[in-house]
Amino acid sequence: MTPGARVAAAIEVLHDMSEGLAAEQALTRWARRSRFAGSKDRAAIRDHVFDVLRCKRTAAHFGQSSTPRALLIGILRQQGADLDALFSGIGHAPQPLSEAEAQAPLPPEEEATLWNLPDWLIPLFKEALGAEAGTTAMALQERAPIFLRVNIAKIDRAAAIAQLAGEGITAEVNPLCDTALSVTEGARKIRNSACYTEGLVELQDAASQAVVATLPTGVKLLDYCAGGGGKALAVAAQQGRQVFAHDIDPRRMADLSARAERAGAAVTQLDSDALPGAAPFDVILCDAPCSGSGAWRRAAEGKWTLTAARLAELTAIQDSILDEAAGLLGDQGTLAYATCSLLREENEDRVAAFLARHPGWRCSDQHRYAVGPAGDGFFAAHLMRD
Ligand SMILES: C[S@@+](CC[C@H](N)C(=O)[O-])C[C@H]1O[C@@H](n2cnc3c(N)ncnc32)[C@H](O)[C@@H]1O
Repeated sequence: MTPGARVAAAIEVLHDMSEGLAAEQALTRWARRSRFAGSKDRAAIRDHVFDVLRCKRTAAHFGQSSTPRALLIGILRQQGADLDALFSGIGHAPQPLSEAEAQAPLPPEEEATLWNLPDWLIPLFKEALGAEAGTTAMALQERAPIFLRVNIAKIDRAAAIAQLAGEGITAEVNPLCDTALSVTEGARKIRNSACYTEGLVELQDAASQAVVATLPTGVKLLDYCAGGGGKALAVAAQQGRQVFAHDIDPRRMADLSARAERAGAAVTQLDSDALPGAAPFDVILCDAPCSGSGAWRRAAEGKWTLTAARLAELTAIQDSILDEAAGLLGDQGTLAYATCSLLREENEDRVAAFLARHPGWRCSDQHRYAVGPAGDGFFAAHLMRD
Protein backbone atom coordinates (compact mmCIF):
# COMPACT_ATOMS: atom_id res chain seq x y z
CA MET A 1 0.00 0.00 0.00
CA THR A 2 1.17 3.55 -0.66
CA PRO A 3 1.48 5.98 2.27
CA GLY A 4 -1.61 7.76 0.93
CA ALA A 5 -3.62 4.51 0.78
CA ARG A 6 -2.68 3.84 4.41
CA VAL A 7 -4.04 7.27 5.33
CA ALA A 8 -7.27 6.49 3.44
CA ALA A 9 -7.53 3.21 5.36
CA ALA A 10 -7.05 5.01 8.69
CA ILE A 11 -9.88 7.37 7.69
CA GLU A 12 -12.09 4.30 7.06
CA VAL A 13 -11.22 2.86 10.47
CA LEU A 14 -12.04 6.16 12.22
CA HIS A 15 -15.30 6.23 10.28
CA ASP A 16 -16.22 2.76 11.60
CA MET A 17 -15.33 3.96 15.09
CA SER A 18 -17.63 6.97 14.69
CA GLU A 19 -20.43 4.41 14.19
CA GLY A 20 -19.71 2.84 17.55
CA LEU A 21 -16.93 0.29 17.03
CA ALA A 22 -14.02 0.19 19.46
CA ALA A 23 -10.60 0.88 17.92
CA GLU A 24 -9.42 -2.74 18.06
CA GLN A 25 -12.69 -4.00 16.55
CA ALA A 26 -12.58 -1.40 13.78
CA LEU A 27 -8.96 -2.26 12.96
CA THR A 28 -9.73 -5.99 12.91
CA ARG A 29 -12.77 -5.45 10.72
CA TRP A 30 -10.72 -3.36 8.29
CA ALA A 31 -7.96 -6.02 8.17
CA ARG A 32 -10.54 -8.78 7.44
CA ARG A 33 -11.95 -6.99 4.45
CA SER A 34 -8.49 -5.91 3.23
CA ARG A 35 -6.54 -9.16 2.86
CA PHE A 36 -4.14 -7.44 0.46
CA ALA A 37 -2.65 -5.43 3.35
CA GLY A 38 0.64 -6.65 4.79
CA SER A 39 1.75 -6.45 8.40
CA LYS A 40 3.65 -3.19 7.78
CA ASP A 41 0.52 -1.65 6.26
CA ARG A 42 -1.58 -2.74 9.22
CA ALA A 43 0.99 -1.37 11.66
CA ALA A 44 1.12 2.00 9.84
CA ILE A 45 -2.67 2.29 9.77
CA ARG A 46 -2.83 1.41 13.44
CA ASP A 47 -0.24 4.10 14.21
CA HIS A 48 -2.30 6.72 12.35
CA VAL A 49 -5.47 5.73 14.23
CA PHE A 50 -3.82 5.72 17.65
CA ASP A 51 -1.97 8.98 16.94
CA VAL A 52 -5.38 10.57 16.35
CA LEU A 53 -6.88 8.99 19.47
CA ARG A 54 -4.06 10.27 21.67
CA CYS A 55 -4.32 13.78 20.21
CA LYS A 56 -7.95 14.08 19.15
CA ARG A 57 -8.41 17.70 20.19
CA THR A 58 -5.30 19.05 18.55
CA ALA A 59 -6.03 16.91 15.47
CA ALA A 60 -9.53 18.43 15.28
CA HIS A 61 -8.00 21.89 15.73
CA PHE A 62 -5.42 21.46 12.97
CA GLY A 63 -7.96 19.68 10.73
CA GLN A 64 -10.64 22.29 11.51
CA SER A 65 -13.33 19.66 12.12
CA SER A 66 -13.86 16.30 13.83
CA THR A 67 -14.72 14.22 10.77
CA PRO A 68 -12.40 11.22 10.25
CA ARG A 69 -10.84 12.91 7.22
CA ALA A 70 -10.31 16.17 9.10
CA LEU A 71 -8.76 14.33 12.06
CA LEU A 72 -6.24 12.66 9.74
CA ILE A 73 -5.47 15.97 8.02
CA GLY A 74 -5.04 17.56 11.46
CA ILE A 75 -2.76 14.93 12.97
CA LEU A 76 -0.59 14.75 9.85
CA ARG A 77 -0.36 18.54 9.72
CA GLN A 78 0.62 18.53 13.40
CA GLN A 79 3.30 15.95 12.60
CA GLY A 80 4.64 18.09 9.74
CA ALA A 81 3.77 15.53 7.02
CA ASP A 82 3.58 16.46 3.34
CA LEU A 83 -0.23 16.66 3.03
CA ASP A 84 -0.24 17.22 -0.73
CA ALA A 85 1.75 14.04 -1.27
CA LEU A 86 -0.51 11.96 1.00
CA PHE A 87 -3.82 13.44 -0.16
CA SER A 88 -2.99 13.12 -3.87
CA GLY A 89 -6.17 11.40 -5.08
CA ILE A 90 -3.91 9.00 -7.00
CA GLY A 91 -4.68 5.28 -6.69
CA HIS A 92 -6.23 4.64 -3.28
CA ALA A 93 -4.97 7.89 -1.71
CA PRO A 94 -7.60 10.30 -0.34
CA GLN A 95 -8.81 13.17 -2.50
CA PRO A 96 -6.65 16.34 -2.59
CA LEU A 97 -7.26 18.98 0.05
CA SER A 98 -9.93 21.57 -0.69
CA GLU A 99 -8.96 25.22 -0.52
CA ALA A 100 -10.44 25.48 2.98
CA GLU A 101 -8.70 22.29 4.16
CA ALA A 102 -5.39 23.57 2.81
CA GLN A 103 -5.48 26.61 5.13
CA ALA A 104 -3.38 25.74 8.20
CA PRO A 105 -4.86 27.29 11.37
CA LEU A 106 -2.71 28.99 14.00
CA PRO A 107 -1.52 26.66 16.78
CA PRO A 108 -4.06 26.10 19.59
CA GLU A 109 -3.82 28.02 22.85
CA GLU A 110 -6.62 26.56 24.95
CA GLU A 111 -5.31 24.35 27.77
CA ALA A 112 -7.75 21.46 27.25
CA THR A 113 -6.83 21.35 23.55
CA LEU A 114 -3.10 21.44 24.25
CA TRP A 115 -3.49 18.78 26.93
CA ASN A 116 -5.70 16.66 24.65
CA LEU A 117 -8.12 15.85 27.44
CA PRO A 118 -11.89 16.26 27.79
CA ASP A 119 -12.76 19.45 29.74
CA TRP A 120 -14.08 17.59 32.79
CA LEU A 121 -10.78 15.77 33.36
CA ILE A 122 -8.64 18.92 33.49
CA PRO A 123 -9.49 19.77 37.14
CA LEU A 124 -9.07 16.10 38.14
CA PHE A 125 -5.60 16.02 36.58
CA LYS A 126 -4.64 19.24 38.35
CA GLU A 127 -5.99 17.99 41.67
CA ALA A 128 -4.14 14.67 41.41
CA LEU A 129 -0.90 15.78 39.77
CA GLY A 130 -0.44 19.42 40.76
CA ALA A 131 2.49 20.96 38.91
CA GLU A 132 2.98 17.72 36.95
CA ALA A 133 -0.52 17.79 35.41
CA GLY A 134 0.51 19.48 32.17
CA THR A 135 3.64 17.41 31.57
CA THR A 136 1.67 14.25 32.32
CA ALA A 137 -1.07 15.20 29.85
CA MET A 138 1.64 15.87 27.25
CA ALA A 139 3.37 12.56 28.02
CA LEU A 140 0.07 10.75 27.35
CA GLN A 141 0.19 12.13 23.79
CA GLU A 142 3.40 10.23 22.96
CA ARG A 143 3.47 6.75 21.49
CA ALA A 144 3.95 4.25 24.30
CA PRO A 145 7.42 2.77 24.71
CA ILE A 146 7.70 -1.02 24.70
CA PHE A 147 8.95 -2.77 27.83
CA LEU A 148 9.87 -6.34 28.53
CA ARG A 149 10.03 -8.27 31.76
CA VAL A 150 12.99 -10.60 32.01
CA ASN A 151 11.82 -13.93 33.39
CA ILE A 152 14.43 -14.09 36.15
CA ALA A 153 13.42 -17.70 36.84
CA LYS A 154 14.99 -18.59 33.47
CA ILE A 155 17.60 -15.96 32.55
CA ASP A 156 19.32 -12.88 33.97
CA ARG A 157 18.95 -9.40 32.55
CA ALA A 158 22.34 -9.12 30.84
CA ALA A 159 21.94 -12.51 29.13
CA ALA A 160 18.42 -11.55 28.02
CA ILE A 161 19.72 -8.32 26.44
CA ALA A 162 22.37 -10.32 24.57
CA GLN A 163 19.91 -12.98 23.34
CA LEU A 164 17.43 -10.33 22.20
CA ALA A 165 20.22 -8.55 20.31
CA GLY A 166 20.94 -11.82 18.51
CA GLU A 167 17.34 -11.74 17.26
CA GLY A 168 17.53 -8.11 16.07
CA ILE A 169 15.84 -6.62 19.15
CA THR A 170 17.72 -3.88 20.95
CA ALA A 171 16.82 -3.49 24.60
CA GLU A 172 18.39 -1.58 27.45
CA VAL A 173 18.20 -1.64 31.22
CA ASN A 174 15.11 0.18 32.53
CA PRO A 175 15.67 2.26 35.69
CA LEU A 176 12.32 1.44 37.36
CA CYS A 177 12.94 -2.16 38.19
CA ASP A 178 15.61 -4.91 38.07
CA THR A 179 13.51 -7.13 35.80
CA ALA A 180 12.57 -4.43 33.26
CA LEU A 181 14.00 -3.68 29.82
CA SER A 182 13.14 -0.80 27.49
CA VAL A 183 13.04 -1.87 23.86
CA THR A 184 14.66 0.69 21.58
CA GLU A 185 14.64 -1.20 18.26
CA GLY A 186 12.97 -4.22 16.73
CA ALA A 187 9.82 -4.17 18.91
CA ARG A 188 7.71 -5.67 16.14
CA LYS A 189 9.93 -8.78 16.14
CA ILE A 190 9.29 -9.61 19.79
CA ARG A 191 6.25 -11.89 19.50
CA ASN A 192 7.97 -14.17 16.97
CA SER A 193 11.35 -14.21 18.71
CA ALA A 194 12.67 -17.33 20.44
CA CYS A 195 13.26 -15.23 23.58
CA TYR A 196 9.52 -14.60 23.76
CA THR A 197 8.19 -17.98 22.64
CA GLU A 198 10.57 -19.76 25.04
CA GLY A 199 9.35 -17.65 27.95
CA LEU A 200 12.60 -15.78 28.63
CA VAL A 201 10.84 -12.42 28.34
CA GLU A 202 7.26 -11.17 28.60
CA LEU A 203 5.73 -7.93 27.36
CA GLN A 204 4.92 -5.92 30.48
CA ASP A 205 4.99 -2.27 31.43
CA ALA A 206 7.95 -1.40 33.67
CA ALA A 207 5.84 0.32 36.34
CA SER A 208 3.67 -2.83 36.58
CA GLN A 209 6.88 -4.74 37.19
CA ALA A 210 7.98 -2.26 39.82
CA VAL A 211 4.65 -2.70 41.63
CA VAL A 212 5.33 -6.44 41.78
CA ALA A 213 9.01 -6.04 42.69
CA THR A 214 8.09 -3.92 45.73
CA LEU A 215 5.48 -6.33 47.11
CA PRO A 216 6.28 -7.40 50.65
CA THR A 217 7.69 -10.83 51.33
CA GLY A 218 5.29 -13.62 52.24
CA VAL A 219 4.85 -17.06 50.78
CA LYS A 220 1.17 -17.36 49.93
CA LEU A 221 0.25 -14.61 47.51
CA LEU A 222 -3.16 -14.13 45.90
CA ASP A 223 -3.51 -12.02 42.76
CA TYR A 224 -7.17 -11.17 43.39
CA CYS A 225 -7.83 -9.35 40.07
CA ALA A 226 -5.53 -11.47 37.93
CA GLY A 227 -6.97 -10.80 34.47
CA GLY A 228 -4.49 -12.18 31.92
CA GLY A 229 -2.14 -12.88 34.81
CA GLY A 230 0.70 -10.48 33.96
CA LYS A 231 1.39 -9.68 37.60
CA ALA A 232 0.75 -13.21 38.88
CA LEU A 233 3.41 -14.48 36.46
CA ALA A 234 5.85 -11.78 37.54
CA VAL A 235 5.38 -12.78 41.19
CA ALA A 236 5.71 -16.46 40.30
CA ALA A 237 9.19 -15.74 38.94
CA GLN A 238 10.25 -14.55 42.41
CA GLN A 239 11.85 -17.11 44.73
CA GLY A 240 9.83 -18.57 47.57
CA ARG A 241 6.34 -17.59 46.46
CA GLN A 242 3.26 -19.76 46.16
CA VAL A 243 1.02 -17.88 43.74
CA PHE A 244 -2.77 -18.06 43.42
CA ALA A 245 -4.78 -16.20 40.80
CA HIS A 246 -8.44 -15.20 40.88
CA ASP A 247 -10.66 -13.01 38.73
CA ILE A 248 -14.37 -12.33 39.00
CA ASP A 249 -14.51 -13.17 35.32
CA PRO A 250 -12.51 -16.42 34.98
CA ARG A 251 -12.58 -16.13 31.16
CA ARG A 252 -10.04 -13.34 31.57
CA MET A 253 -7.58 -15.93 32.88
CA ALA A 254 -8.10 -18.19 29.84
CA ASP A 255 -4.51 -17.78 28.60
CA LEU A 256 -2.89 -17.93 32.01
CA SER A 257 -2.10 -21.68 32.03
CA ALA A 258 -0.37 -21.47 28.63
CA ARG A 259 1.54 -18.35 29.65
CA ALA A 260 2.60 -19.99 32.93
CA GLU A 261 3.78 -23.07 31.09
CA ARG A 262 5.82 -20.97 28.67
CA ALA A 263 7.38 -19.15 31.62
CA GLY A 264 7.95 -22.34 33.62
CA ALA A 265 5.88 -20.78 36.42
CA ALA A 266 3.39 -22.34 38.83
CA VAL A 267 0.14 -20.38 39.34
CA THR A 268 -2.95 -21.97 40.89
CA GLN A 269 -6.23 -20.54 39.65
CA LEU A 270 -9.03 -20.18 42.19
CA ASP A 271 -12.66 -19.48 41.44
CA SER A 272 -14.77 -17.46 43.89
CA ASP A 273 -16.06 -20.57 45.70
CA ALA A 274 -12.53 -21.85 46.30
CA LEU A 275 -11.21 -18.59 47.80
CA PRO A 276 -12.34 -19.01 51.45
CA GLY A 277 -10.89 -22.55 51.60
CA ALA A 278 -7.51 -21.37 50.32
CA ALA A 279 -7.36 -18.36 52.69
CA PRO A 280 -5.64 -16.88 54.66
CA PHE A 281 -3.03 -15.37 52.36
CA ASP A 282 0.17 -13.57 53.35
CA VAL A 283 -0.07 -11.02 50.54
CA ILE A 284 -3.09 -10.12 48.42
CA LEU A 285 -2.57 -7.97 45.36
CA CYS A 286 -5.67 -6.09 44.19
CA ASP A 287 -4.77 -4.73 40.76
CA ALA A 288 -8.20 -3.21 40.51
CA PRO A 289 -10.18 -2.30 37.42
CA CYS A 290 -9.74 1.44 36.88
CA SER A 291 -9.93 4.27 34.37
CA GLY A 292 -6.60 3.12 32.92
CA SER A 293 -5.58 6.78 32.76
CA GLY A 294 -1.94 5.99 33.49
CA ALA A 295 -1.88 3.86 30.35
CA TRP A 296 -3.78 6.12 28.00
CA ARG A 297 -0.73 6.23 25.70
CA ARG A 298 -1.58 2.59 24.90
CA ALA A 299 -5.36 2.68 25.18
CA ALA A 300 -6.11 6.25 24.20
CA GLU A 301 -9.81 5.66 23.55
CA GLY A 302 -10.29 5.56 27.31
CA LYS A 303 -9.61 9.30 27.57
CA TRP A 304 -12.68 10.05 25.50
CA THR A 305 -15.00 7.30 26.73
CA LEU A 306 -14.48 7.73 30.49
CA THR A 307 -17.36 9.63 32.13
CA ALA A 308 -17.89 10.94 35.66
CA ALA A 309 -20.61 8.29 36.11
CA ARG A 310 -18.22 5.49 35.06
CA LEU A 311 -15.55 6.87 37.38
CA ALA A 312 -18.03 6.73 40.27
CA GLU A 313 -18.89 3.12 39.35
CA LEU A 314 -15.20 2.23 39.28
CA THR A 315 -14.49 3.73 42.69
CA ALA A 316 -17.41 1.72 44.17
CA ILE A 317 -15.99 -1.47 42.60
CA GLN A 318 -12.51 -0.62 43.95
CA ASP A 319 -13.94 -0.21 47.47
CA SER A 320 -15.77 -3.51 47.36
CA ILE A 321 -12.73 -5.36 45.99
CA LEU A 322 -10.59 -4.09 48.86
CA ASP A 323 -13.26 -5.07 51.40
CA GLU A 324 -13.65 -8.58 49.93
CA ALA A 325 -9.90 -9.13 49.75
CA ALA A 326 -9.31 -7.88 53.30
CA GLY A 327 -11.45 -10.77 54.55
CA LEU A 328 -9.08 -13.29 52.94
CA LEU A 329 -5.87 -11.88 54.43
CA GLY A 330 -3.93 -13.37 57.33
CA ASP A 331 -3.54 -11.24 60.50
CA GLN A 332 0.04 -10.27 59.65
CA GLY A 333 -0.63 -10.00 55.92
CA THR A 334 -0.41 -7.12 53.46
CA LEU A 335 -3.16 -5.98 51.14
CA ALA A 336 -1.51 -4.36 48.13
CA TYR A 337 -3.79 -2.05 46.20
CA ALA A 338 -2.73 -1.01 42.70
CA THR A 339 -4.23 0.83 39.77
CA CYS A 340 -2.90 2.11 36.47
CA SER A 341 -4.82 5.31 37.18
CA LEU A 342 -3.54 8.84 37.65
CA LEU A 343 -6.68 10.07 39.39
CA ARG A 344 -6.78 10.77 43.11
CA GLU A 345 -10.37 9.48 43.21
CA GLU A 346 -9.13 5.98 42.32
CA ASN A 347 -5.93 6.08 44.35
CA GLU A 348 -5.30 8.07 47.54
CA ASP A 349 -9.05 8.58 48.05
CA ARG A 350 -9.70 4.81 47.93
CA VAL A 351 -6.95 4.18 50.47
CA ALA A 352 -8.37 6.87 52.77
CA ALA A 353 -11.90 5.47 52.37
CA PHE A 354 -10.65 1.95 53.19
CA LEU A 355 -8.89 3.15 56.33
CA ALA A 356 -12.04 5.02 57.38
CA ARG A 357 -14.14 1.84 56.93
CA HIS A 358 -11.54 -0.36 58.66
CA PRO A 359 -10.31 1.01 61.97
CA GLY A 360 -7.18 -0.81 63.14
CA TRP A 361 -5.62 -0.77 59.66
CA ARG A 362 -2.85 1.46 58.37
CA CYS A 363 -1.16 2.28 55.11
CA SER A 364 2.51 1.37 55.36
CA ASP A 365 3.56 2.51 51.92
CA GLN A 366 2.08 4.50 49.07
CA HIS A 367 3.72 5.29 45.75
CA ARG A 368 2.86 6.98 42.46
CA TYR A 369 4.73 6.07 39.27
CA ALA A 370 4.78 8.90 36.73
CA VAL A 371 3.95 8.47 33.04
CA GLY A 372 7.23 8.82 31.17
CA PRO A 373 9.88 7.13 29.11
CA ALA A 374 10.51 4.61 31.91
CA GLY A 375 6.93 3.40 32.36
CA ASP A 376 3.19 3.98 32.54
CA GLY A 377 1.43 5.83 35.33
CA PHE A 378 0.72 3.57 38.28
CA PHE A 379 -0.30 3.78 41.91
CA ALA A 380 0.43 1.26 44.65
CA ALA A 381 -0.39 1.23 48.36
CA HIS A 382 0.26 -1.37 51.06
CA LEU A 383 -2.40 -1.82 53.74
CA MET A 384 -2.04 -3.86 56.90
CA ARG A 385 -3.52 -4.32 60.34
CA ASP A 386 -1.88 -2.38 63.20
C1 LIG B 1 -6.56 -4.14 35.80
S1 LIG B 1 -7.24 -5.66 35.37
C2 LIG B 1 -6.05 -6.81 35.96
C3 LIG B 1 -4.80 -6.91 35.14
C4 LIG B 1 -3.86 -8.00 35.60
N1 LIG B 1 -3.59 -7.93 37.01
C5 LIG B 1 -2.54 -7.99 34.86
O1 LIG B 1 -1.51 -7.53 35.38
O2 LIG B 1 -2.53 -8.49 33.73
C6 LIG B 1 -8.54 -5.83 36.54
C7 LIG B 1 -9.24 -7.18 36.59
O3 LIG B 1 -10.12 -7.15 37.73
C8 LIG B 1 -11.20 -8.01 37.46
N2 LIG B 1 -12.27 -7.69 38.42
C9 LIG B 1 -13.24 -6.75 38.33
N3 LIG B 1 -14.03 -6.78 39.42
C10 LIG B 1 -13.55 -7.74 40.23
C11 LIG B 1 -13.92 -8.26 41.49
N4 LIG B 1 -14.97 -7.76 42.17
N5 LIG B 1 -13.21 -9.27 42.01
C12 LIG B 1 -12.14 -9.75 41.34
N6 LIG B 1 -11.73 -9.32 40.13
C13 LIG B 1 -12.42 -8.32 39.59
C14 LIG B 1 -11.52 -7.75 36.01
O4 LIG B 1 -12.22 -8.84 35.45
C15 LIG B 1 -10.13 -7.53 35.40
O5 LIG B 1 -9.65 -8.71 34.82
